[in-house]
Amino acid sequence: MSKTVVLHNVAKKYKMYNRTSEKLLDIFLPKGYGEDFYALRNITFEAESGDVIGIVGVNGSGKSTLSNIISGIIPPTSGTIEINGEVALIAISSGLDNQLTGRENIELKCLMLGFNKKQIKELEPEIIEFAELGKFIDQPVKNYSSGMKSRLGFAISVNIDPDILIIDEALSVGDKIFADKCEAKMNEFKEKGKTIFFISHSLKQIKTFCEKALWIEYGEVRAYGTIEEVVPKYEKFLKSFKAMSDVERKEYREKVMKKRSTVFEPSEA
Ligand SMILES: Nc1ncnc2c1ncn2[C@@H]1O[C@H](COP(=O)(O)OP(=O)(O)OP(=O)(O)O)[C@@H](O)[C@H]1O
Repeated sequence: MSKTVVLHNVAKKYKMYNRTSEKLLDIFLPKGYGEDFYALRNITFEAESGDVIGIVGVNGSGKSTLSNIISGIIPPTSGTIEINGEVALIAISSGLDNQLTGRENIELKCLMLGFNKKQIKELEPEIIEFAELGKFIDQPVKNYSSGMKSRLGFAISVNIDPDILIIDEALSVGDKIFADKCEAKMNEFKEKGKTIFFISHSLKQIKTFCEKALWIEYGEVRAYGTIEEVVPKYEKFLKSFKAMSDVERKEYREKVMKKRSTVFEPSEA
């Protein structure tokens, strides 16, 4: 087994502004302006080839930020990232140009990845067949439903054969038939020794597809291990979170918000 993704003390910091004018102050004042907010901090973990890792965590915990950092879409503020292989991200909201047709999107994505025209012509029918969009393949993507967009994104990403595949909520909008087909494709990937990250709010899907789980809790790794180790702990947390009164939940959120806004020194973990 070889390491495909290695993150060490990764943090992503954003500035929070109350008004647009504060953004200008941040640019012009020597010490900057605005409150710091850590979307992620102290993220340290490793993934190997053949790993299928479910990323879990409540809304706003940092799952999408992490998938964007692993895909290279956004840079981290600090920390180190080692990626060994080609990464493909499948997310509902990213990667497709709404003005172009499905077929044009396939061609554009392949061109951006360095495929030549001949290779694209060979790949195109496979992608179109997997996406099952029928005549819609020549319609602009803006006319697609969210499930259709997800199918196209999935079809392109799996057929270009990446080494590391990140699926961010993309299956949540698909139907059962497509989810089954994606599961088969993911198993094929797993057998080929690729690494898959799977983000979903459905613990049922996480348990079906994944062998490992990474629990991100308000920007930090709360647990990383096998599904059997991590998911019961996360379920227990969800239960206690749901059982909180409105006041308790507000206090909890404020405590977390304060923690995520404080200046932070990465641990030497
Ligand atoms: N560009 C940005 N500027 C400021 N804050 C941001 C930015 N992007 C994300 N955040 C904040 O970072 C935190 C993590 O967001 P992220 O989208 O990664 O969470 P998530 O776990 O994917 O949430 P969900 O389950 O709701 O999709 C959130 O509090 C979000 O508001």
